[in-house]
Amino acid sequence: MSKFGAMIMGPAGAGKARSTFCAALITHLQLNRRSAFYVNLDPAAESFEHTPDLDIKELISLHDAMEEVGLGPNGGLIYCFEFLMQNLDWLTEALDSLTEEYLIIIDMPGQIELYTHIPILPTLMKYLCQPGSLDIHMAAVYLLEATFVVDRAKFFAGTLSAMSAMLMLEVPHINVLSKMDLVKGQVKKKDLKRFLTPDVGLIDDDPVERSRRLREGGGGDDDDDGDDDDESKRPDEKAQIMKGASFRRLNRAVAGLIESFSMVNYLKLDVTNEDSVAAILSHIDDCIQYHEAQDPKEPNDDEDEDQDQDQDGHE
Ligand SMILES: Nc1nc2c(ncn2[C@@H]2O[C@H](COP(=O)(O)OP(=O)(O)OP(=O)(O)O)[C@@H](O)[C@H]2O)c(=O)[nH]1
Ligand SMILES: [Mg+2]
Repeated sequence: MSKFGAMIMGPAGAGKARSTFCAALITHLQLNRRSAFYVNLDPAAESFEHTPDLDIKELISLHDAMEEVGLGPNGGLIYCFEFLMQNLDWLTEALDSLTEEYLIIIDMPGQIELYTHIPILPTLMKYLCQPGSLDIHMAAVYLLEATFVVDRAKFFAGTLSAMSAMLMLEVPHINVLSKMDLVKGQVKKKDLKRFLTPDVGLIDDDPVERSRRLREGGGGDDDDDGDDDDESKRPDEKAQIMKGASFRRLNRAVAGLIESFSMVNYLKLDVTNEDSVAAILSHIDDCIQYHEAQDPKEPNDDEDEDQDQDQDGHE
């Protein structure tokens, strides 16, 4: 029997969990009479809009890890994941009996160490996907806050972390720009579109950078060599300008790398707009081939549904 799931990842506060993407996705699935199985793997998460069907805190909580092993919050989180890896039966027991109708939604914590520094996530993902074991068709969904677009260097740093997760996990991957409501009115629609398929041009014509360079006396052009012939500048001012130039070169190199891989595209998420949630679900369904595995519905099923809807007074 096939199983289907999505792992929801991304930096802290990206809007993965509580009031936000996981919650909106589950609500949307329920409204569309689909089954969700919600797994919380954040050992520090306390409150939820939808109660998880499986919660890592039943196995180990961050509080226990910190108290018993004497670790801080980040070390405690890594300890919780190492503990999970030694107790994977706990996951298997809960997930093994799920049918192909379910979408298993796995909410992850936001600590960046999990996605970059340690190999726990690839091992966990392999365990979930392994044929002959749980054999779940998994997608990775990586959320980045849309407010990152206001600072292009930050946006590319975030995009690099998304790409690193994508290369590390080796499963179908969807990148999402979350909290779109926060940039409405701040960034023009046309400009926002450019961030959905990021390229190095975004660094070259960054309006914030341009005005900063004008303030520094660099003329606002693209002269990025850090040479400053202005003898009137103090050494500390010159050093500052050199640092800025190196930073810009680094950002351009990172952006160029991302562009040359041309693997990172974003979908927009506005959780207050159901169409936006539906569009992301449809991408998840497509890349894990959810619909191909579903039993065709009996014609009567739909008639029954229509009658129910008429009785409820809906169209
Ligand atoms: N305006 C706005 N705020 C949002 C949105 N999504 C999340 N937030 C807020 O952002 C904060 C973080 O949301 P969470 O869902 O807890 O984020 P998370 O990614 O699970 O964060 P961690 O668990 O810390 O990794 C909360 O205060 C949310 O209310 C959104 O779409 N729009
Ligand atoms: Mg969370």
